[in-house]
Amino acid sequence: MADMATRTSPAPKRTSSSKTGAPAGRSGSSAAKSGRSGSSGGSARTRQLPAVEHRQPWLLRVAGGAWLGIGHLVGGGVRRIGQDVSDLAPEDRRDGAALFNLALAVFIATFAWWGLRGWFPDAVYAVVNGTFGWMSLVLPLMLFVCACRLFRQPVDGRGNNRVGIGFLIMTFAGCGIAHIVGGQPTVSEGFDGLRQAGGMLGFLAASPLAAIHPAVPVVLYGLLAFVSVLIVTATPFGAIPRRLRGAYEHLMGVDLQENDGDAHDRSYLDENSRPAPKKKRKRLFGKDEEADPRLEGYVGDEAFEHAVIDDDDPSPGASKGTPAVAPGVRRPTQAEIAVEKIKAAQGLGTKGADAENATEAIPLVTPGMAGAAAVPGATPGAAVQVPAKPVAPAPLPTPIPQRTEQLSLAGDVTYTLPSSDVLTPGSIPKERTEANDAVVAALTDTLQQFNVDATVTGFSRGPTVTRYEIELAPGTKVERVTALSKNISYAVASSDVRILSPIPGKSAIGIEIPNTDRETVSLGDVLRSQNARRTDHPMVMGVGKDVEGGYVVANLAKMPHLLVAGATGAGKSSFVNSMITSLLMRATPDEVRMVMVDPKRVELTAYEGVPHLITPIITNPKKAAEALQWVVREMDARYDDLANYGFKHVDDFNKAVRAGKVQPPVDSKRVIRPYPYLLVIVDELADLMMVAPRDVEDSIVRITQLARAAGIHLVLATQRPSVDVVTGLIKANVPSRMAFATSSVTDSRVVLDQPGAEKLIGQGDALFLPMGASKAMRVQGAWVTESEIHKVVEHVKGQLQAVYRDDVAPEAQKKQIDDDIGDDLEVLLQATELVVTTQFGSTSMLQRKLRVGFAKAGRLMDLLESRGVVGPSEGSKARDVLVKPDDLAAVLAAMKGQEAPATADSQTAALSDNANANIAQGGYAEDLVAADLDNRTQSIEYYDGADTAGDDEDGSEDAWSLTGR
Ligand SMILES: Nc1ncnc2c1ncn2[C@@H]1O[C@H](COP(=O)(O)OP(=O)(O)OP(=O)(O)O)[C@@H](O)[C@H]1O
Repeated sequence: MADMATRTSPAPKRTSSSKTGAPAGRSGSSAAKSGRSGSSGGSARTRQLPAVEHRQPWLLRVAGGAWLGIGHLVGGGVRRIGQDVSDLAPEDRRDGAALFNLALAVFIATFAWWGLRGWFPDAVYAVVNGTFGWMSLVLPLMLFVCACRLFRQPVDGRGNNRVGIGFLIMTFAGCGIAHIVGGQPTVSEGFDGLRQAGGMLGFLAASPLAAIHPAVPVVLYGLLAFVSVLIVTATPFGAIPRRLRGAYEHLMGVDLQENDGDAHDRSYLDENSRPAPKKKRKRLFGKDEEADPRLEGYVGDEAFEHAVIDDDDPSPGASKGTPAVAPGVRRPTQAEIAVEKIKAAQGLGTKGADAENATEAIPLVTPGMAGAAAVPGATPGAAVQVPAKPVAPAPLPTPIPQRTEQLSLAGDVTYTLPSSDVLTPGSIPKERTEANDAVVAALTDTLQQFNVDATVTGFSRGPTVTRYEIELAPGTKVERVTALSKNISYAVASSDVRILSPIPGKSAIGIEIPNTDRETVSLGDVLRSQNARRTDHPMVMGVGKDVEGGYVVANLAKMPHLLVAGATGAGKSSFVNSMITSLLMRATPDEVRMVMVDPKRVELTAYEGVPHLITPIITNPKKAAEALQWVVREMDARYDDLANYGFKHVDDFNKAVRAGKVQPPVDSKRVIRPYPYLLVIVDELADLMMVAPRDVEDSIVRITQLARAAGIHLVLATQRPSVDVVTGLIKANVPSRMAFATSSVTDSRVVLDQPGAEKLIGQGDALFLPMGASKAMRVQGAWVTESEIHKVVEHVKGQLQAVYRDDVAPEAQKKQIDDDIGDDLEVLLQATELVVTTQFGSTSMLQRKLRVGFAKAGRLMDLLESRGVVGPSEGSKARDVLVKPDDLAAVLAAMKGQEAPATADSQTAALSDNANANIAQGGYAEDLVAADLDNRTQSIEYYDGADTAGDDEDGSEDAWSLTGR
């Protein structure tokens, strides 16, 4: 157990400057000035470490080296067993201490277990046995466990301490019990007597209590021993049955849940009845309705409900916004800041595995620090030269608890959600690195240089950025700091500095500066966080991590529609992937169905065939527009049901259906089933808006205005957040926004109605503005790898086949040429072309240009009016032309009864289709595209000479960019 209960951070490292005695750099001046705190006697400069380090005798060094060498050898072997933790960074290893525990375990075992004799073993045995009595038999085991932990998880300081403390308590309690059971020997019986019971420790622990009654220590220490087992195994009291069950399953190799026939039925009843606060039940079915437990869960919309599921457990220290420095604690002097910085650099701390509640800003001075101003080598320059501490591998995560109910699907199918281990844990989040300390020094320097009376009081390190907190002295204006934004950027060598004034909920200015050592946020960790576990709502997704290091999860049903925007490469598709994977991890196809629109054709293909899809992934923008119209129809159908049966929300309806309270009309054969949530994901809205802007906008607006109650939710992603794509109407109806880095402040305003997104640093760095929030929250998006997605998709597809509806995006049917056109198609096409290109709807012009009689020209004009090309007759005036030259090709195709290849985009898509097919056949895609482009140019020339050049340019660009992707 040596070393287990005390150490939480790696051994202090010598800074490179301390070896060389390097002078303090730019920031060193602050430390030099800080000598004014002076209480510890002298400035930091005078206390620098001597340039020549003190060397130990060679024999000791050889012995130490040999010991460590053996430690690394054994440690390497131990780490290779079982899960792969062999990639520990050298400075994270604690093989020397681990080997010591192991050696001690073996040594004690040799005489306690195997009876080795000799003067030395006998002497040690007498001491160990005399101290711990019978517990000396268990000691080797405990030491062995400690050694293994230290070999395998040296960076899990918190876990190691827990195990160490647990074993200490266990030893103490065990000795106490052994003392009573062993007949309560007295000291007068000497060590020989004590050894036959609980040893000296047992005597000290139990004899005072035994004076009351011998049962007292037995009961008390029995309980303590039980508690120590819980501590060692990290088992919360409530989790004991689950742990026992898990252990049994593991040992016996069985799955109790599978064998539990009852669980199935029970779970079906329990479906959706999460423990909800008991509130007065809403009356759904009139006065004489019977209380139905399955209806208890629904409480309708809640006051102040919001999309983000956050930590509503106000446990001390767990809350966000805890002051960086406790009230009453004086603010640190510059010297103290420098000293703390050096200390941190010498022993960089990492968060333990359970970092999710550690959202406090790190105070830069603690009460105990006062007066500790001078530490050898205490120069900021020294601090920043310490080599970076590499990210340590995360300890194994606690699995996401499987939902307690078996998931029963319509048709009596049992569906198992993917297991949590398909999503791998991410790296252990760092709480503080030397990069942070260097920034603190730079900020402090900048404030001093400009004579601003303000102090950097702490910081919260997130995965992408760290928010440094600055407190102003009374009488100092906030503007004095905000005006320094450019100087701060210069000092920290980053153009992406964002100033928050104030930090919401705090009297402090926040300065967000990108970490030079960013950390990836794994989706698995987000979904395993307490926030995600708090609910099993199927629409909950892992969003990422905020600046304070807290996990952000959100309920898509509460958003209720989301706009995701950002420049190319900013992280939109990764976010969409995390969102879909979250849903696949947590929801059955009966709970959530999806429509995926992927005009880019590559982003969502991994999900093809998952049973949650209602239609194959739609890649053709025109079909996508049709699918949106289907969604509107579906929404209307749901609304009809809600209205007919008297419900306000589909959740109510579903609960009533499950309770058998909703019956179809007597003469109807309809089987009423609960409606799943329907999530419509559009990965590039711009492509849809190019094809049919009005139709798409109409559908989106209608869906977004009404669909919440119908359980239909939209996620619209775009890399072109311009006003012609994200129109005012769409924006007004999509209340939640996720803005990744945008290329301009204008784009940021389009997405968020405020600047900020242009300052983001890309690759998943985002501002999340859920519905109702006044300030955007900065998050680093969750990351899910392709192989994880693949595993999840494979699992899901293995559970159930996708059953597609064929009415969502129907195959285009060949239209017949309308009867009323008859044999006049050719001349009608010419007339259309003429009218549209000239934008002049005159019958006499048709007569002249087409050389037809008055009657025929009049008939042609009537046909044009019936097809919406021209407006109604206005006496002798020319008619209004309603079709723009751009849309001519589409109109002509429609008249010919063809699928309209009218717009540049749909032509491009077709080209890309051909190109892909050609690639598959080993042909030359680019030649084909070029050839097709030529054809297209000609055909456009044929229709509209004037506009050809412009159209061609656009079309060419799109075509090349599509095939280039
Ligand atoms: N949350 C994240 N964590 C880590 N890296 C990320 C994250 N999100 C994105 N990235 C990085 O950024 C790259 C681009 O991301 P992504 O493809 O999602 O961008 P995009 O906005 O969809 O771009 P485009 O619009 O061109 O498709 C990814 O390949 C990945 O390397």
